[in-house]
Amino acid sequence: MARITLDHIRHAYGPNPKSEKDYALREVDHEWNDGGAYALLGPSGCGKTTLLNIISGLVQPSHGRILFDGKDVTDLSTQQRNIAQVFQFPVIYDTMTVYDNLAFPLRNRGVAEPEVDRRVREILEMIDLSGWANRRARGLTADQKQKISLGRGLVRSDVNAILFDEPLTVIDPHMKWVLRSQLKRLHKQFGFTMVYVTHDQTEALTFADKVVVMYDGEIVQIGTPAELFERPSHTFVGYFIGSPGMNFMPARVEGNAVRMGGETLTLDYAPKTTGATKTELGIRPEFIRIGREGMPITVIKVEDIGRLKIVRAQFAGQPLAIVTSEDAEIPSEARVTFEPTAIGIYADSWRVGREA
Ligand SMILES: Nc1ncnc2c1ncn2[C@@H]1O[C@H](COP(=O)(O)OP(=O)(O)OP(=O)(O)O)[C@@H](O)[C@H]1O
Repeated sequence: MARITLDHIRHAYGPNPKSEKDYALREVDHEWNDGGAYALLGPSGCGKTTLLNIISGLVQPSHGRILFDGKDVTDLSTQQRNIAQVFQFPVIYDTMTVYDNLAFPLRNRGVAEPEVDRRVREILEMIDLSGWANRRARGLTADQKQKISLGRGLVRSDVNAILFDEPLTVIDPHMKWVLRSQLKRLHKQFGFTMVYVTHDQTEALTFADKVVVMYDGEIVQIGTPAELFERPSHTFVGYFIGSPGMNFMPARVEGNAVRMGGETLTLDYAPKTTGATKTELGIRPEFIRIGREGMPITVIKVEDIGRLKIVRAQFAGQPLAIVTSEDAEIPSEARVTFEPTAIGIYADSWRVGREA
């Protein structure tokens, strides 16, 4: 397994990129730990697959270098990089048996038959296809074929990293959950470096130790699920993670005072917003208390979602979502308070710290 260094990577698909918008991937400069499980999360078109393909060697970056354990592999092919990849759709040999499909990557590298047999049987068990070992792959369902693809990605233990590009798209919802848990278990057991592309936050948050959130060709935050929830670095992370997403409201910051419409909040620090063209206050719906104390809101509607309620309201001329317990009382003249430690101030979309 390897530590992966992305050294000032940029990529444009067209020739002669002139401005930032010509780049599918803007500056990416990070180091990913050996044995880490990373999920690349972001909306369609944000550059996830481009970055994954740069790591695997399918795409040559326009600028920058990629290193495995400090060794420059930018000019090496996928095969030379010793990477296993699982794509969105099955990549298997229809005429081979399920067993031979799984054995193929091992036999290809000259692994001895007893070891091939041990690994293949282990993987067959994991993907729940032990009873199908001698069946030809042709005629299996799309779901079963994708499980074989997944198994082929996992069968070798000597790879530098395993890369997954939305591998569970064609798998039915229950099996998705099972396979995701197994991947996690396998990661714990063998310590593979894994990179997993998805646009599904549940998939990313349950699979990864570190989630890499991408937006518009950039990595906007790398963090544990808790860090992304509690301290989003960028407004996009706030919107994208959580349901409903974080509330953001235009705010005017003057020293410790934050003004939103006619309301003023006083923080215990002065946020560093000098020079910003847009400043916002961010607060997650889970950290707003509703009751008779605090700042007035107008309740628009209340959605019952089982053990919780989502209150949709208007606050200082802006929409505000609040999550409360199912039995919380919502007074007719409702007011809100914000949990002070959960408030974030954002300048031009980026979270800011205190004024020096
Ligand atoms: N081969 C290509 N040639 C030209 N432009 C491309 C190519 N592949 C991707 N792009 C563009 O690069 C940008 C990033 O695409 P990429 O596929 O990396 O995003 P993604 O986050 O993986 O999206 P998705 O979830 O839809 O796969 C998009 O604007 C896309 O249109």
